[in-house]
Amino acid sequence: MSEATTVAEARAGGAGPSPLVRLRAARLAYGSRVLWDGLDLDVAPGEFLAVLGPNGSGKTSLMRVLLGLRPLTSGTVEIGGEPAHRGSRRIGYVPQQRAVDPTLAVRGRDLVGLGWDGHHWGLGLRGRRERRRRVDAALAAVGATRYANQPVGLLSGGEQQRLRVAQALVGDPDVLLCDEPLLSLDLAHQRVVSELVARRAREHGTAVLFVTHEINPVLPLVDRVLYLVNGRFRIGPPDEVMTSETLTELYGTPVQVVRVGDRIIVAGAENGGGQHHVQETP
Ligand SMILES: Nc1ncnc2c1ncn2[C@@H]1O[C@H](COP(=O)(O)OP(=O)(O)OP(=O)(O)O)[C@@H](O)[C@H]1O
Repeated sequence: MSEATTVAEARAGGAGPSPLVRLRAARLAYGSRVLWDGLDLDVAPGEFLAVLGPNGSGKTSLMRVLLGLRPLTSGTVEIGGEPAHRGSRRIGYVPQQRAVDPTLAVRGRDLVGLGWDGHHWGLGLRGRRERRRRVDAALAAVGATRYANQPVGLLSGGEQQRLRVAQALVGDPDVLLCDEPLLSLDLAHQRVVSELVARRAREHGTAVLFVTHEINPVLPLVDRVLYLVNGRFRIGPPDEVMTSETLTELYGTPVQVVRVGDRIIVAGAENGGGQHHVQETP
């Protein structure tokens, strides 16, 4: 069975494989502020899900729930059939980008190695060999081998971002969570990073949840979109969710989705739910 079939079956609710991420009747509230409620979501092996929405809609909070760092207010969350918990080896995480100190002397390969060390202890000779093999494989997978021995602080934003993805992938996770991995990358690097994550999903059956404000680089690659706005949400294929009708309903204010060539522009969303989340054509 091909992975494409797997994702399609799972989406259709057919007899596909068990989902790697499962939320049921999930509610998250901070005091009286409800971020989302009644969220039912299955993410299948190999599926690429974009998580979209304006600032403050609860995208990072969703990542934290999946990482077991924040309990749901009610409902259930499972990763690979088990309740979400801290330190799960099944999850790789690319956190929201922090500026790297340009004087940081750590080499790229050491940064990636930290992703392995976080889950593995007792490095004997065999362990060290295995670590090196895994780090080399992760570096190669993101095309970062060439600059793996250079200090991270001297690398470009795009090169650093590839290393972050490699760090998340080095433990060969079943689920990859990426929080704004395209931040401050130029369009070409946004495409490169999006494509390498999509390839990972396709070739390794990794379930990907990808939070982004930059929707155009990922739209052709994603299977489904989870769009969060002010306590409401929609889940579906991009063609269903990214329409003027659906977003107007979600934002509760007129929103226009305009297609310009292979890009889409969302106009009007800033009035209804915080910052406009789609970059216009540069
Ligand atoms: N521990 C907390 N206690 C109270 N409120 C919180 C807490 N953590 C987050 N929030 C609030 O919940 C809302 C959602 O935050 P979150 O970071 O999940 O949004 P987001 O969609 O990722 O936003 P952005 O696009 O700006 O990164 C915000 O208004 C935030 O202030």
